[in-house]
Amino acid sequence: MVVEGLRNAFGDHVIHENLSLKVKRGEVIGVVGGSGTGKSVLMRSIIGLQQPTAGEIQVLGHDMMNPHHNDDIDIRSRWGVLFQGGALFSTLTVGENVEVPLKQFYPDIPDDLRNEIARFKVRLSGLPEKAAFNYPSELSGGMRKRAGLARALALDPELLFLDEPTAGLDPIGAAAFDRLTRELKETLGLTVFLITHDLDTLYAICDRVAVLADKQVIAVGTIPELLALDHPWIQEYFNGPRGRAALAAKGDPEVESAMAGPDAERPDGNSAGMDSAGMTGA
Ligand SMILES: Nc1ncnc2c1ncn2[C@@H]1O[C@H](COP(=O)(O)OP(=O)(O)OP(=O)(O)O)[C@@H](O)[C@H]1O
Repeated sequence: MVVEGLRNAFGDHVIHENLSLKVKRGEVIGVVGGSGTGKSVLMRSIIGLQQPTAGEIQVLGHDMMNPHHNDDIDIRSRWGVLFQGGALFSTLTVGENVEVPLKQFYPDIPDDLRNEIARFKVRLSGLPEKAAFNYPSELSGGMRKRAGLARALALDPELLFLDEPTAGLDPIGAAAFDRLTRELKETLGLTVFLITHDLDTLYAICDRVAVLADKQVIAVGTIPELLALDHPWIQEYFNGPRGRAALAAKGDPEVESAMAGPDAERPDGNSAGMDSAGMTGA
C-alpha cells in the first residue's frame, strides 16, 4: 500500500498536507498520533470513504484515486475493516452481520453455505459458535469487537484495517485481542493497518509504527528506530511514564537499550525507516 502526497481538508481545516506512507505486504503497521491528527481520516481515505483533495493512493496495486467501477468492487472485497466501536447492525444477529458482506459480494452463495461461512468466521474470531445467534446488544464490549472482526474477515481479506480495536477493553481483554490479531495475521498472511493509542498493542504486535503529527507521517519504523529520534511527541509518547510501563510489561531488550541511550544512532539522520528499499507495497 502506498500513499503519496496526500492532502485532506474540511473547508479551511487542513488535516493532511503532503502525507506519505508505504505499508509492506504482510506487516502489522501501527498508526499513532495525538487526538485529531487524522488517523481515522487517513484510513477512510485509503479505503475510499473520504475523497482527498490531492495525492496518490495505491492499495494492492490498485489506484484508489482513479477507481474504475468494476475494479472498485473487486478491491473492496480484498480488505476487511473493523471500525471504532464495531459498527455492527444492531437489528441483525452477529451471524447475520457477518453475512452482510458475503451477500453483497457473493449473492449467489446458497443460504446454508453462507450461514456456515459466517459461523466459521465467528469461531475464527474467538467467539463461541452460538454467539452467531446473539444480537450485538447481548454481547460484552470485547465480544462485540470480536464480532466486528468476524465481519471484517468475512471475505477472506488480504488486508485488515483496525481502528482502535482495543479501546474500551480491560487490559486482559485487550491483550487477548492483540494475541488474536497476531495469530490471524500469521495464519492468514494478513497485512494489518492498525490505528491505536494502546502502547501495549504497539509493543505486542506491530512490526513497525507510523507516527502522525504536523499533518504528515513524521516517522515510520520499529519502536527502537523511533526511540532514536528526538522528536518531542515521539519521546513523550514512547519514553513517558506510560511508554516505559508498557515496555516493562513487554521486557524487550532491544527497546530497553534504545531507551537507555538518548543519543542512539539516527538512521541516516532522517525519519526512521523512511527508506523505500524492499517495499513490496501491499
Ligand atoms: N466528516 C468530517 N467533517 C469535518 N471534519 C472532520 C470530519 N471527519 C474528521 N474531521 C476532523 O478531522 C480531524 C481528524 O479526525 P480523525 O478522526 O481522523 O482524528 P484521529 O487522529 O483519528 O483522532 P482520535 O485519536 O481522537 O480518534 C479532526 O479535527 C476531526 O474533527
